[in-house]
Amino acid sequence: MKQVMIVGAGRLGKGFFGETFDNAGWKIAFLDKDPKVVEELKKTGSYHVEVHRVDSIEDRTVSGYEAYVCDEEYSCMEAFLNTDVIMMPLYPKDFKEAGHYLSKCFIEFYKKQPEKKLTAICVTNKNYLIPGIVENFREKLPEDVKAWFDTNVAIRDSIIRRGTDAATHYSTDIVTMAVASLLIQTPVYNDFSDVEWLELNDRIEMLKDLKVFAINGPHASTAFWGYLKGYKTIPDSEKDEEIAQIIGQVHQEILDMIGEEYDITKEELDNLENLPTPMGEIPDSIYRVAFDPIRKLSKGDRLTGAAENCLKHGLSYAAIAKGMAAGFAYSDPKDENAVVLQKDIKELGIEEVVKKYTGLETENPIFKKVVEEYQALETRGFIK
Ligand SMILES: NC(=O)C1=CN([C@@H]2O[C@H](COP(=O)(O)OP(=O)(O)OC[C@H]3O[C@@H](n4cnc5c(N)ncnc54)[C@H](O)[C@@H]3O)[C@@H](O)[C@H]2O)C=CC1
Ligand SMILES: O=P(O)(O)OC[C@H]1O[C@](O)(CO)[C@@H](O)[C@@H]1O
Repeated sequence: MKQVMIVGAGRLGKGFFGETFDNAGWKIAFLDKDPKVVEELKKTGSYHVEVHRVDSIEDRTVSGYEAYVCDEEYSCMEAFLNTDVIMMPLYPKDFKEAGHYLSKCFIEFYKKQPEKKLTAICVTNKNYLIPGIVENFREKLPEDVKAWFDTNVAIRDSIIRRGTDAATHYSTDIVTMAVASLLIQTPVYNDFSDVEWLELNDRIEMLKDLKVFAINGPHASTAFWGYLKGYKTIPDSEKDEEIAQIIGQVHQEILDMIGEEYDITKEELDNLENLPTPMGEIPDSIYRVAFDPIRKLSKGDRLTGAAENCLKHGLSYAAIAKGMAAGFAYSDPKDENAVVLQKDIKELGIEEVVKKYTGLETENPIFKKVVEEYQALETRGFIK
């Protein structure tokens, strides 16, 4: 039986990868740094995923897995030594710690089975992270293991095109949409062609920019605007006429920019970002989609990056700037970085904060437009 280790047993770890590998008959081992996640997984030895496909909604119960916490005793070691593939659905900031923790596992793996190869797939919405992640994984390894690691372990990026939500990362009741594959950077060292929704692709870097701009740019804007208007879910936000209009424009501005900036046909772009509609309504939370506005508003990311490319080609970024302004107004007290952002705005003022987090200079017309749109939100009483 083939085995996968899922590092990061949160929403995607359980709701996408646990469910999908289980469906394909693989043995699953979860590894998470939060003891609560492992405790919940072990409580009943099973969890529930509502899978929204194009023509069905399936209720899946996943069981028979192992679950380990990142403890000092390395209780996960045996499972690691038996693994063929490692899936890593983690936030970008968490790869360093995960890489350092797993160093001991790689050392042991090298000692016990130096001939075996491994593939580790990183799942984030941030492009160009792989060289840094590889370094995070290598830096604690002794020289001989480093040499082995370089030829035997493939650390690969991926493009994720599915929403998977739950009340918390430790929840064992998850809702996911299953309408498009995870695109995985080639080459890989292990065979997982029997697993549904995993697909190899040799243009990941370029396509990831496009996917993050075209899908996540409008999505983040929907979440930020939805929050300001008091909604809790993405579907409710999408039903608001004003929001729907702004988001339609954000999407169009991004598509126009992609047409100018990237070498991709309309058909290829359509296949990448125009996803089939899943059956039923998925109550994706604004909290998850807006999560960490500082990362989402950063230079090169889904909104600032898209606007800068629009400016470069003399295209409109007016709606994207509205999305960004709503991001700066996003103030959910449950979101740690939204709190940091709001504290900064109070202390430094909106101009300094836009400059600080987007990296845009004050004379940049995008900067000016975002500040103007933020002030318009203030005038409308949206700033809490
Ligand atoms: N949930 C979704 O629909 C989507 C998520 N993503 C991306 O996937 C990644 C994961 O997202 P979610 O599953 O939603 O997050 P989540 O917060 O639900 O789960 C992340 C899990 O990783 C664990 N973790 C953090 N650091 C760790 C470490 N050093 N070692 C082991 N476990 C660690 C956390 O305890 C948590 O259980 C993020 O980069 C996110 O941007 C991308 C697209 C869709
Ligand atoms: O996971 P992040 O980068 O915080 O952003 C969430 C985004 O990722 C997705 O879950 C998948 O692309 C979208 O549903 C959402 O816009």
